[in-house]
Amino acid sequence: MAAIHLQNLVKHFGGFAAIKQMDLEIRDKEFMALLGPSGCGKSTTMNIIAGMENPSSGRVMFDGVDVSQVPMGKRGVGFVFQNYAIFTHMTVRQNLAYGLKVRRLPPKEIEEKVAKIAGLLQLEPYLDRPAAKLSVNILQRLAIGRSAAVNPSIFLLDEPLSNVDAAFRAVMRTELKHLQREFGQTMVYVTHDQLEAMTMADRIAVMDHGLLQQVGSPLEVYNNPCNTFVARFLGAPGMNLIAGTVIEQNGSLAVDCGPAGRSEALPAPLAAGLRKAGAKEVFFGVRPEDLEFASEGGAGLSMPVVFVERIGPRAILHLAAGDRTAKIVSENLVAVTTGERLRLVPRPGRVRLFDAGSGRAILEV
Ligand SMILES: Nc1ncnc2c1ncn2[C@@H]1O[C@H](COP(=O)(O)OP(=O)(O)OP(=O)(O)O)[C@@H](O)[C@H]1O
Repeated sequence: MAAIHLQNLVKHFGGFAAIKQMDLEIRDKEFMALLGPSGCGKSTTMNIIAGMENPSSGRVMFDGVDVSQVPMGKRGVGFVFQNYAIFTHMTVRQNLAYGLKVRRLPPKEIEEKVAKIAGLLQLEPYLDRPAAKLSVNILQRLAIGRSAAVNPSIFLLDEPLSNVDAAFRAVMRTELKHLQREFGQTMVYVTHDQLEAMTMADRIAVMDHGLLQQVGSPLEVYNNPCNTFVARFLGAPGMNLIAGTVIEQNGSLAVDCGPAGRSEALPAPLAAGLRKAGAKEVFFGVRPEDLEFASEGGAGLSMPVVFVERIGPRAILHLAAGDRTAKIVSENLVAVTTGERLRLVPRPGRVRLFDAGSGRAILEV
């Protein structure tokens, strides 16, 4: 068992609050990604879990036991940093065996464990090479292997893939997930890359400015962001948020987005949520892949294309009407040209609304 509970965590550096308040439960054997922009407090949170930093207040619990005062070496956590920390004077095999030797495991067991981890991380061809001669990609794979070899029940990884190249990063995303399943560890993974978080994590904890914004499965946070920060931060491009005013329309509610047009009648549960919240000024939120072309004349947004960004067979259309902007992602937008005005409606069930003042999502009722 290795569940982690951060209780009312606060961390100040002098007068600066790097973590303003944080309460987070990470389940046993869970792959949790801490995701957020640079400076939001991800590494500080990680360092506190590892015991490298002490919280200013609050507690760190492992399986219900308070470890806040337990030194790093005694917490039984594995830690991999952005900059690989390996012994360059040793071979790959010696590096992988190092932690096991320190723990005085029998040589036969060490050999078996090294073989297993080398197999999982595809390090077999390099086993007898000096670490000093390895590429950056393989060095980072070795750093992960060395920490994983001792099979810590809690494995912390702080941006481990940020220095490796894009193709290798894609391979490592699959391998890390596989490694975690194989070893059954609780893994906490710090990243500012939403793709890494979305592809690997069981749940994502999204942070901004020292505060936890939302915790949920990748699809939960992607489909139902709790505020405009999460809506924009997840997705490439992020969710379209078009400023508008709530209006009565034929007994229902709609959103008037000024020069960008006006929405169709909102679905009843969302309209009920709006009435309950009493919000007037909102952001009309829809993911770029959820906007569809509509026939002329009906309700829907109407915006000209200002730029077409092609990425192989895929295209991102940039639209703008006055100060309102939106993007559409599609696989087959070959015929669309700059200047063309498009009429758009969201796919059924894909509209999200946010209060313009607080940025919070309007819940369906
Ligand atoms: N030892 C320290 N002393 C003073 N300020 C610090 C210290 N460590 C971190 N900070 C500040 O706390 C804030 C959070 O830092 P942290 O490294 O946790 O962010 P992060 O989300 O991991 O971002 P990054 O990916 O850039 O490291 C930043 O503003 C950082 O400058």
